[in-house]
Amino acid sequence: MSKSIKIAVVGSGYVGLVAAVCFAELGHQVICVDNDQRKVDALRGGDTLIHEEHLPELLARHGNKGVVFTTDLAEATAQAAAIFIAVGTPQSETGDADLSYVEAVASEIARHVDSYKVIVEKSTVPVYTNEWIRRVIERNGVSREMFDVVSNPEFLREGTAVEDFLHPDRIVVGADSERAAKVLGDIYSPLTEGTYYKTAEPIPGICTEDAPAPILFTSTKSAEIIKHASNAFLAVKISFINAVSNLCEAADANVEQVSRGIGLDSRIGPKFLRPGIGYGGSCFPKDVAAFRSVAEQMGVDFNLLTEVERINATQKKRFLAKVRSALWTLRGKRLAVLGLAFKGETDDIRESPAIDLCEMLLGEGCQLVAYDPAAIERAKLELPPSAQMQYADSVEGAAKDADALLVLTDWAEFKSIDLEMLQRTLRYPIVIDGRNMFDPKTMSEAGFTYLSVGRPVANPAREVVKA
Ligand SMILES: NC(=O)c1ccc[n+]([C@@H]2O[C@H](COP(=O)([O-])OP(=O)(O)OC[C@H]3O[C@@H](n4cnc5c(N)ncnc54)[C@H](O)[C@@H]3O)[C@@H](O)[C@H]2O)c1
Ligand SMILES: O=c1ccn([C@@H]2O[C@H](COP(=O)(O)OP(=O)(O)O[C@H]3O[C@H](CO)[C@@H](O)[C@H](O)[C@H]3O)[C@@H](O)[C@H]2O)c(=O)[nH]1
Repeated sequence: MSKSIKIAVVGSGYVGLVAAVCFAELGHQVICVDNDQRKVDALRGGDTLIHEEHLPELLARHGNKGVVFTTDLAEATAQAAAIFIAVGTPQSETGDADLSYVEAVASEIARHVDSYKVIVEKSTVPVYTNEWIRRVIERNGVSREMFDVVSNPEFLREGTAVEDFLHPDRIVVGADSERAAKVLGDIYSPLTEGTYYKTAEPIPGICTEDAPAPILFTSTKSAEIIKHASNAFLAVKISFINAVSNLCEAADANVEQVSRGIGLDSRIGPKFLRPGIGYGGSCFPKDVAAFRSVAEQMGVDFNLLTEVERINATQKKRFLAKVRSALWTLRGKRLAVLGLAFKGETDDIRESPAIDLCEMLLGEGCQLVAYDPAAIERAKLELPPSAQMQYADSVEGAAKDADALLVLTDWAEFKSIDLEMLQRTLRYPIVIDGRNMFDPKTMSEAGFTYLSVGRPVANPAREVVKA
């Protein structure tokens, strides 16, 4: 039987909220703290505020019971054995991570430490941050034996966050003290011993069968670097396949076949080899920049990351050029835009390449009518509705009388778009797909001029290897 531990989670954004309800799911008592009263009120009322699969069910299951929501960090600190910091670490103007939210939380925690606490840094932070948190807490008068600081980076993806948290590829705990490492080991023991998978009341749609999750204990500095290096490596993989897709376009080869062919090598693996319009989101762009900046500050040459960023920016420009090549001139063209979120199955538009492309197209004088299954309300804050920027509540509404249709986000539902409806609705049957959602042969047979990423326009894709 696993031990129930009192946990505070500071921050109720994507990571904080998912961690809070999942810790409750693992049997712990959780206090989730946010300094935004509006968020706390919404969460108490059962509103997750974000579009994330399984989160509403988990909030309904544990909200106001296993997880209580509050703005009172003092009380949460007093009650909890472990306090997880999960506030934002956005990119500053210089590319560094802005750690001011982390520092503010650490100082406030320090003012309320009255017994031994494990302070767990879950936000993504550069190496040495744990050491700074320790110093800040000591400077606020807390003696060294009253606390430990641990790094426990989070690897969940938006859209599959709950599943990722409960079925992690690995759990990383960077702890320089055995006492603190033991507390983290106990917190995650339902996953690392696999007891959760045997006893859980199933969440519909989430598997309850799994092997115990591996847990890796490291130094705090190694854990901090593991998080940045993981995201940077994935960004390298995406930029690599984007560069390869450009070569495929030049050589009239098919990047999907190439991707499959290289991904079957178990040393490379098939994931994160989908070309597109460049990576976005609240993590990769800022974490690659922060990692590059840390390396620079430490005098380490990591120009590879500068090149990754350059390729990523180029990928959007190449897509814009593709739109131009299909339409000749852009000014005055009415374009249907499918997808505004930075990827499918989320309403998050932070650093969304789709939003960047809309801005570029508006700058070229296009008129846009956009549809996204979940991100429209958020998008309206970035791209306010106007005569030039309109929003539709369906694919059909966006496509009506448009000169072409652009696919900018890989929402699964776009795969089953009714092509006959599109033919009837669009002014010209032109589809420019930044996410390779459709089969070029099917599109060509359905009478579309179809441009995608790294695949021949006319030649039907021939599978080299059958799955
Ligand atoms: N979003 C992801 O998928 C993801 C995945 C892994 C790691 N991360 C990392 O986790 C961290 C959090 O990311 P996020 O996307 O959840 O951020 P977010 O911006 O969605 O949420 C941060 C929350 O912290 C709250 N907050 C800020 N200052 C506070 C304070 N002083 N006291 C209490 N609450 C405070 C904010 O109100 C907000 O609700 C970042 O470092 C991010 O890089 C994010
Ligand atoms: O083959 C691929 C895979 C992804 N992407 C793009 O890459 C971006 C990031 O995608 P993804 O990694 O799925 O989303 P995030 O939710 O941002 O998750 C990443 O960032 C999180 C925050 O650090 C980490 O926890 C996760 O492990 C890491 O995958 C998106 O724009 C995707 O469209 C591609 O272009 N091609």
